[in-house]
Amino acid sequence: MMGEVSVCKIFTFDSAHQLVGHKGKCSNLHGHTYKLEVVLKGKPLVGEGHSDEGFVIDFSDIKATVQESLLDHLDHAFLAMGNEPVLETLVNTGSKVALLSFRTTVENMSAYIAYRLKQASLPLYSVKLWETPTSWAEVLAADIPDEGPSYRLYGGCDCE
Ligand SMILES: Nc1nc2c(c(=O)[nH]1)N=C([C@H](O)[C@H](O)COP(=O)(O)OP(=O)(O)OP(=O)(O)O)CN2
Ligand SMILES: [Zn+2]
Repeated sequence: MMGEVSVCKIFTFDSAHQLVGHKGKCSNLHGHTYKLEVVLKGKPLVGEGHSDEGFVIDFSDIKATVQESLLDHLDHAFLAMGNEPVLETLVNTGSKVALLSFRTTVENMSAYIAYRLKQASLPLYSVKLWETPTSWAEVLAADIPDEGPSYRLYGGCDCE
């Protein structure tokens, strides 16, 4: 739209996961330092003397919202679909688990993140999630259905 500007804030978080049934090495329990690019879009505020004049949104407000609505839950957690053999042990020994109930591919993770950030009322344009330095997935906010992402859910999410 005329006059709109995109702004981006970048985050990293560390998580473990296991793609049960994968034909290759990702069937093993392993971890990633994920890089998350959150792109917001809007018209910069016009308001003389306002703290946010010229901002689409203050970067520090983006940081606080993404931290609270997402990263506190995912960082240093085991990202679980629910079918991982190690899950019961992790839960019983008090390890941090984010029970997501979908297969934790980077495609599904990026759709989940976009949905959560839309729910947090950010003027989201897109998210790009880097799983490794050479592999990423991107989801546009406009492509997330109102009722949530189209991945298959295997149970309830512990994040609602
Ligand atoms: N389309 C997808 N393919 C793969 C996913 C995924 O989420 N979506 N995930 C994995 C593994 O979890 C893991 O990310 C390994 O990815 P890969 O790029 O193969 O990792 P490498 O370290 O081998 O990367 P190189 O840079 O090629 O060394 C697998 N596939
Ligand atoms: Zn992986």
